Amino acid sequence: MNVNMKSIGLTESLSQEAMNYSNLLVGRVTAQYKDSYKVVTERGEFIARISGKFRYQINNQVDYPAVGDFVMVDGINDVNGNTVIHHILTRKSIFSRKVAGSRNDIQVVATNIDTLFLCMSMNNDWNLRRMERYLSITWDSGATPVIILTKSDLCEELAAKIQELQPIAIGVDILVTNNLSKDGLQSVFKYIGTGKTIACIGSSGVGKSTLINRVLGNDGIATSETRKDDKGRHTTTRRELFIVPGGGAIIDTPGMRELGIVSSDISKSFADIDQLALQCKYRNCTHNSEPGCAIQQAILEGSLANERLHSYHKLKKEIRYGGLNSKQIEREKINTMFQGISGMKQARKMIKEKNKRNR
Ligand SMILES: Nc1nc2c(ncn2[C@@H]2O[C@H](COP(=O)(O)OP(=O)(O)OP(=O)(O)O)[C@@H](O)[C@H]2O)c(=O)[nH]1
Ligand SMILES: [Zn+2]
Repeated sequence: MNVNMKSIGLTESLSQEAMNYSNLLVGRVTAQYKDSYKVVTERGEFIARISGKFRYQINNQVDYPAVGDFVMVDGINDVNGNTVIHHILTRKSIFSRKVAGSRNDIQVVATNIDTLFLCMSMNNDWNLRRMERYLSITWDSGATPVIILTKSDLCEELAAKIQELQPIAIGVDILVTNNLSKDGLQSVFKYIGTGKTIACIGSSGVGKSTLINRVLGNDGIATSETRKDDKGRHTTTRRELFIVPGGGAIIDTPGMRELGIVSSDISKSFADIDQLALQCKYRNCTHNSEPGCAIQQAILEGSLANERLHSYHKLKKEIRYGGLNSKQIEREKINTMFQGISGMKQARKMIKEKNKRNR
């Protein structure tokens, strides 16, 4: 399978960065196994391992290649099939989570994503607090969130549900889909196309794999239906990037029962609360019981849900405890950004934006 790398997201600046390694070929990681990776290049698909030197330089989990990474490889003509990954090119977005059961281990779920489809089904998976988490993490990852409400055929109060969602999804597109009819899918195609990478996240069984199969026009991914084995839990056992026939790439992720937060951008996902807080009487108001608290006032008046304030507090606390992890990620972002001249520019831009945000 020969792949047009531009079509699956190789940008001008990545091509430039790749020129620093003139004897290597650029590829994209499409799947990850125990200690090898599937990589597509313009000359076909290969199973690759990382070089000894690369492994030696790795300090922590986030330094390893992940699905979605553009990497530099050689050895594709090796008769023994020893294709080797030597470098990861600058990541423009990193979507990561804390690994369940471990306090500090970060798992990079996928990288270089333009749009994250935050999937939630309109029947039994409905949970606004979870969506708030997804949104915070997405804003921080560098990708743009789009909310995909699935299984609309199983929901009778569509308008009411969307109304419920709107206050927590300011500025975010909300699409209503239904995998059983073609009409319900038209809206998602707007985000898919040449050069673009989508990743789908959401609880197990909401229909991510079914949606991707529809987009790809085949039944390539086993859904819980086609596998006929259980209740729809953990059907997708690994992350995988698929090439969309008309251009672009789409990444399936396993249903995550809990999305441990590594870092998240609360200032964006809870902009309404930050805005209100400016009107609190005391600058260091904790919004619990202080007099003149604009947030408590908004709750009294019914313009802000108490539960939303609760998740705001909860997320803030989690991030504080996970501070070390966000620093690790931050360091990773800066390291990779300083590779190559175009990387310098990006790093400068990022630091500027960061300062703006912290002001
Ligand atoms: N009624 C209805 N059922 C759907 C829809 N989309 C998917 N399903 C069914 O929901 C079940 C789960 O779908 P999957 O696509 O495997 O869900 P998933 O989100 O990929 O699940 P994991 O792989 O476990 O993360 C399957 O039986 C699908 O046929 C829909 O729009 N409406
Ligand atoms: Zn207050």
